[in-house]
Amino acid sequence: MKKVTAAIIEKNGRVLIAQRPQGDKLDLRWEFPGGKIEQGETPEQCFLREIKEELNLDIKITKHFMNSCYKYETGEIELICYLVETIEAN
Ligand SMILES: Nc1nc2c([nH]c(=O)n2[C@H]2C[C@H](O)[C@@H](COP(=O)(O)OP(=O)(O)OP(=O)(O)O)O2)c(=O)[nH]1
Repeated sequence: MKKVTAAIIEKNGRVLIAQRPQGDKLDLRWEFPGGKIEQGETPEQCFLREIKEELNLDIKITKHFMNSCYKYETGEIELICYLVETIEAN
């Protein structure tokens, strides 16, 4: 099963979600920012890397929120979700 990390970034009562690019797998679906764990990475390392790559945001993990499994036709994933805070530049 593919393991994927996802960030729940909440600010002023709103949660950030992102849309997958047109032409990619599962295109135009909405998702929590994150991505799949590469070999040799911990979930936390994957998570910080993906958020920096995708959103150029520095974040701090507040806590693990939940894991959720889902079976697509193309395979099964386990989504590992964290609540996070953004680190604002001074
Ligand atoms: N980041 C994120 N991914 C999600 C969510 N829900 C969900 O089913 N996914 C799935 C979509 C993708 O199959 C996978 C994320 O992997 P990815 O975007 O890093 O890579 P991918 O599987 O599209 O691409 P590939 O390199 O395996 O071909 O997790 C979500 O809320 N956030």
